[in-house]
Amino acid sequence: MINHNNAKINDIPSDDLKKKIRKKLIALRDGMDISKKSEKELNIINKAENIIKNILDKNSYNKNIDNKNTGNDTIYQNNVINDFSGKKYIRNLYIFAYRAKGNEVDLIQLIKKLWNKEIFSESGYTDIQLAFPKIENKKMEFYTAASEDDFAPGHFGILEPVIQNDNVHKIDFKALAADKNNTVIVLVPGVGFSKNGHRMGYGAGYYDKYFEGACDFNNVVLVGIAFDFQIYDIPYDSYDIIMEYMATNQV
Ligand SMILES: Nc1nc2c(c(=O)[nH]1)N(C=O)[C@@H](CNc1ccc(C(=O)N[C@@H](CCC(=O)O)C(=O)O)cc1)CN2
Ligand SMILES: Nc1ncnc2c1ncn2[C@@H]1O[C@H](COP(=O)(O)OP(=O)(O)OP(=O)(O)O)[C@@H](O)[C@H]1O
Repeated sequence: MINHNNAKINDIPSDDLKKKIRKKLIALRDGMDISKKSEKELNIINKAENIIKNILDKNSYNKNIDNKNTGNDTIYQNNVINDFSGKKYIRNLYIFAYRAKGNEVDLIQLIKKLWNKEIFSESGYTDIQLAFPKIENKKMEFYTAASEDDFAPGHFGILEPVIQNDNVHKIDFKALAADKNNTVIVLVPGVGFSKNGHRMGYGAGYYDKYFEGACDFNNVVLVGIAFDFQIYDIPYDSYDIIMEYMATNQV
């Protein structure tokens, strides 16, 4: 006989469980010790720089698709799961970043270094563009931005590129990714990540929708950005995007 009561207890819909965990993780983030925040961020930025270097050095744009993270490997402990191979024929590097909301990991020190061309200029890339999310008609788009002057507060109080500015151009992601001359490294914010690289956001599905199918592109690499306490046993759905790398302050 089927025990319906038991089935109910054991079969919490993933949506409800996700909501519960999302709330818990946002509370953890809001309650973090602010005096330690910038030190942790420096640590995470160092990790992110090393991951980007690793991607560039190992020419990930030509990597074998079999090496993509399928969501079954533990990636946050050592940051690197893939071995890359291939020959160098890269031209343009696009880094998709984000402007921090609330107590998210703030990447501004890394963003400034990239704008000032203080890093990766020797890597053989002729151009490095930074792009940032902007919510338009309930959809997320990415726009280039070249300095702090290119931003104004937008949806949810997050700084967004100002469309009228000369350096601000809308990204055609599918076209960008389809051109093998481009490498796209996406620094992905999150409320939480599983130890296998699954992402939980604010629940609107913006990143899932924008980067749906991105894993089919060899030259697009998703890098999750998180404080160590945001690595958590979260339930995930088939449409949740999977990170290939995680930059956390975990040693
Ligand atoms: N820094 C950053 N920028 C980003 C994202 C992100 O996660 N982080 N996004 C990723 O998708 C998009 C914005 N997505 C969002 C989706 C929903 C809510 C939202 O519902 N906010 C509520 C309550 C959130 C809370 O409890 O803190 C609010 O602001 O009132 C915010 C942002 C694009 N830009
Ligand atoms: N690729 C997709 N196409 C259509 N709908 C999707 C897609 N991915 C997610 N969704 C829908 O978006 C909703 C929110 O998904 P989820 O809870 O995973 O968001 P999230 O990743 O936490 O949010 P965000 O990306 O905005 O930070 C779900 O109800 C889901 O059905």
